[in-house]
Amino acid sequence: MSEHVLTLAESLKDRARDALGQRNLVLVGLMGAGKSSIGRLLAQQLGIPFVDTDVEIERVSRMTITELFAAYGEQEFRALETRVIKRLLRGGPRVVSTGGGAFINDSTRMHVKRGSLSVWLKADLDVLWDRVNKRDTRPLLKTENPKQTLENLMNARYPIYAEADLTVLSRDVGKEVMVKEVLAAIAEGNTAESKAP
Ligand SMILES: Nc1ncnc2c1ncn2[C@@H]1O[C@H](COP(=O)(O)OP(=O)(O)O)[C@@H](O)[C@H]1O
Ligand SMILES: O=C(O)C1=C[C@@H](OP(=O)(O)O)[C@@H](O)[C@H](O)C1
Ligand SMILES: [Mg+2]
Repeated sequence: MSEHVLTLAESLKDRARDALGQRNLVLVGLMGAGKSSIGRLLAQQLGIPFVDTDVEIERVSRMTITELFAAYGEQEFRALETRVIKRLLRGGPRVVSTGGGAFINDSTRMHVKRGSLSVWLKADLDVLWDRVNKRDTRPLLKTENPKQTLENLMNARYPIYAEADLTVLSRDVGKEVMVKEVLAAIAEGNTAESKAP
């Protein structure tokens, strides 16, 4: 039985690897969607390098995301984010987990659309809120009503995330299930959104 499951998983990985080819796999979506954690696991399964753009931005600037926003503001952060992502996309194939605002930036989105496969991890407000509300590392949510801010961001951004090549519904089903669904979406070349309950 377990041998059978492993064979299936291996063939899924092979099919996803074949479908991806030499392209980068770029995860987009709102804060809390699981881009950073699922991206790391996907890279392990695909056997290609992983990079989180926020981690890379923090490394090159030697500042945290919170410090960058406080010192230079969002506009400067976006400019740095675009430069970093543009560079990272050149060195693929990799799994690239972006920060939530990256794909919203016209210039960054244009770079992602050129030669990468983009996957939108889409989640509903309560799933996102349950996840982000446990940490205070996201400067955009330091508002009087952070859940409302998150909802406003959803309304503004979802039509743009929808431009991603594939959409997979992110929900609390365990990370390995999410990884499998993203690999299946890549392998099939279609959206796994219909798997939602
Ligand atoms: N499928 C999932 N089920 C449960 N928790 C998850 C899932 N995906 C992510 N998480 C948790 O949600 C939080 C936010 O995930 P993260 O990967 O940082 O999201 P993002 O990078 O999109 O903001 C983390 O604590 C992570 O462990
Ligand atoms: O949505 C956004 O604009 C942001 C999302 C964050 O990344 P995560 O989506 O990984 O939390 C981080 O880049 C920064 O706080 C801004
Ligand atoms: Mg992240």
